[in-house]
Amino acid sequence: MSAVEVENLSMSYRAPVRKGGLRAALGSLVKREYKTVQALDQISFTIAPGQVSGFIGPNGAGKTTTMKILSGILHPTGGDVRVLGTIPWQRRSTFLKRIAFVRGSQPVGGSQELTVMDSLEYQRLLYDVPRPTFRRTLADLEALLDLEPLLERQLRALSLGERMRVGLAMALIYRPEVLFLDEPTIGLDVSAASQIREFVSEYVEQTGATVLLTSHYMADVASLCPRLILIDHGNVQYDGPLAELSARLSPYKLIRISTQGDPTAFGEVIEKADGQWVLRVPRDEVAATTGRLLQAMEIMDLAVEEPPLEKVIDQAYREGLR
Ligand SMILES: Nc1ncnc2c1ncn2[C@@H]1O[C@H](COP(=O)(O)OP(=O)(O)OP(=O)(O)O)[C@@H](O)[C@H]1O
Repeated sequence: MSAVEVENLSMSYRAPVRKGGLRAALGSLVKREYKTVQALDQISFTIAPGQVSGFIGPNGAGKTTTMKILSGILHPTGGDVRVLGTIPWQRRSTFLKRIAFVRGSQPVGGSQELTVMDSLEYQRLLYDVPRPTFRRTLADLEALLDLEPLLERQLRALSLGERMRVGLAMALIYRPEVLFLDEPTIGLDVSAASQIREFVSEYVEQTGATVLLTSHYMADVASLCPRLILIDHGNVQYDGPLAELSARLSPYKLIRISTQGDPTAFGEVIEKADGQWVLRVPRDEVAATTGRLLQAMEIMDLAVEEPPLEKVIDQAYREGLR
């Protein structure tokens, strides 16, 4: 059985429309106008247990809406969804104890006056975690998230990166089997973001959890997600391995070489500095070009690379998928 099954999922919001100006504002008190926003239009995908999938798309594509439905916060307007075999929006407590939804934009809710330790205790009570399990999990999380210095601090006094670490600890203290992570590294500096990525990957390795992760940072997606689901305008545009998406969108690879010679005849030069060159070469000519380069000149170092993921994804968002 899949951990997550989504079939023809649709969601439309009814949003109030108000024109500018005082007259329109007064008018809207008497008669409100609404428009329908189709956030999701019959999307389908499944995720196998233990799989980590990246859920990406431009702003407004429908990612958060999907995650809210999968975690039982929203009731969709159409389609079927099962998470761990259960309909999420029935919000059965047995289901809610097996999943977690963490949003980078608001990682920790609840009273901001509480200390981190009190908040974790509160989660323990709420999710009915036996004390010995709680202690064990907390010890693991302390080590993985460097939590110890934060335990006696009040939530309101935490920095953004600390809030995210605590938010993850609060979500994972009951050892959920499915994690919905909505932009877990938003606003974090490079090293805090990489700490969160390492943590997610360790948690998955230790527990075999299933993860659906949205992020606008390609470093998150590239390091954590072997599979990508790309949505746009409420539709799934691509579902498959990351490397295949790169291959589909970019017919080129990059050959990075270090040489005192002049390799301009072997490909399009896109970078050149102090004997370091980057050549753009059609994918199907990479092997032959590399061979010819090695024969023709003295090469100190050579690496074949995919084009930067940011560029590939930017192209997918702008031009769509062919
Ligand atoms: N409560 C709401 N009422 C009306 N429209 C909404 C509501 N929530 C979301 N929408 C609309 O639904 C669409 C999908 O929004 P959603 O937040 O799911 O996108 P997203 O992919 O998560 O975007 P982002 O990357 O900017 O977070 C957008 O057009 C958005 O304006």
